[in-house]
Amino acid sequence: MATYRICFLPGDGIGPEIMTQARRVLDRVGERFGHTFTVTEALIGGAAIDATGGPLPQATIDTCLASDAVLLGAVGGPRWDELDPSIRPERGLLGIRKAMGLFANLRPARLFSQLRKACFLREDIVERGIDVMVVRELTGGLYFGEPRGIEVRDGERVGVNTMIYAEHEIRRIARVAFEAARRRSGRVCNVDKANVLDVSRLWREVVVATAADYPDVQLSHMYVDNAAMQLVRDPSQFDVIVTGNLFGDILSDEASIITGSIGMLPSASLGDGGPGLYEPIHGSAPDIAGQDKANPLATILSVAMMLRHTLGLEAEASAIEDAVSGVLSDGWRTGDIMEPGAKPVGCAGMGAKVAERL
Ligand SMILES: NC(=O)c1ccc[n+]([C@@H]2O[C@H](COP(=O)([O-])OP(=O)(O)OC[C@H]3O[C@@H](n4cnc5c(N)ncnc54)[C@H](O)[C@@H]3O)[C@@H](O)[C@H]2O)c1
Ligand SMILES: CC(C)[C@H](C(=O)O)[C@@H](O)C(=O)O
Ligand SMILES: [Mg+2]
Repeated sequence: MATYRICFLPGDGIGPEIMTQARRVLDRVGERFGHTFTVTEALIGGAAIDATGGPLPQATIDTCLASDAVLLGAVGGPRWDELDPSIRPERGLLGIRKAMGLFANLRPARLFSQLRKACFLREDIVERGIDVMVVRELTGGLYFGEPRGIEVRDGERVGVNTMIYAEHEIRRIARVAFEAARRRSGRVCNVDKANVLDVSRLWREVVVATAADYPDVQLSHMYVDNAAMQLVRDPSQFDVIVTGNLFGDILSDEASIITGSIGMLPSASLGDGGPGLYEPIHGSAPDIAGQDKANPLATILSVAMMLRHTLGLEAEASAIEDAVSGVLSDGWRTGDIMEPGAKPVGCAGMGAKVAERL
């Protein structure tokens, strides 16, 4: 019997809808296991811009840092697309990751066996199983490197971003990947572009040096273009993928679709202790926002990751995952994972089914 402080950041688009369902599931877990989850909501993204003029109010950072864990819906949308990038909703998300020191982003892409038909890959490939953990560096690389901006050179405008990684940033994300591999099947594939980029050459060198501390883990390397292709050719060859910020962003969206839908993929963003931030990997899905069509399972599975990784509540996390699995076995499907003969359900209905199962 314990009390946990959770900060909810609903954000924009489908964010508030999926977070309502996450809340329902969290409350049900509390009832069943005798915990109290004290939820405080804070503003981020477009919702924060509308209310305060900026995407990440100081009050939000303070609330997150004072919580045991943070759950985020999604940020962004066409309403704010014309804004300068430095004050867009997405900057709020990057800002909170940086402010909380969340350098490690774990994105597990696992195909629920009930969703085999929702996976577009050949049956014999699906049979081999899909269970990949993308470990994405989250507070460095091209997203944060300086200099950046649009400037005038030789009489015309040039856009500039800088991909930069320091050795300590590479070492610490490599360690997270090797540790994750130890808890899984013991293989890490490092994904970079060392044939072209100097930053990747250093990245690979540091990953190899760090591997010396993990002789029990098998390390391989792949260029990112090949990795993008291999991920859909035969995902069973991968266990843990470790990669930089931009490559990880792209590869995890790709990994999500081989598990049926981007609406299924949760994530954990972790630092050196302190509260973790948990979120679905998808965005605010403006095309379906406010229509009760969004799949809330990625967010609900993010709640499970939050309970497991930050709060140490393993039985509670497994109970959520089992409930999701049970609802899928019962045939309930949101539109993104629909298949012939399945029972259609909306965002709220899916949340209710999972809570009932719990
Ligand atoms: N973590 C985040 O907050 C995050 C992540 C990605 C994109 N974004 C932002 O979201 C906005 C929209 O971006 P986008 O369209 O490129 O990506 P998106 O992930 O929002 O949507 C891509 C496609 O996937 C579908 N989709 C996404 N989540 C779904 C769910 N839970 N259930 C069913 N279908 C789902 C959408 O309907 C859309 O067709 C942009 O402003 C972008 O910057 C935010
Ligand atoms: C919205 C954007 C800043 C974000 C990212 O690129 O990290 C998103 O795509 C994600 O995957 O969480
Ligand atoms: Mg992304």
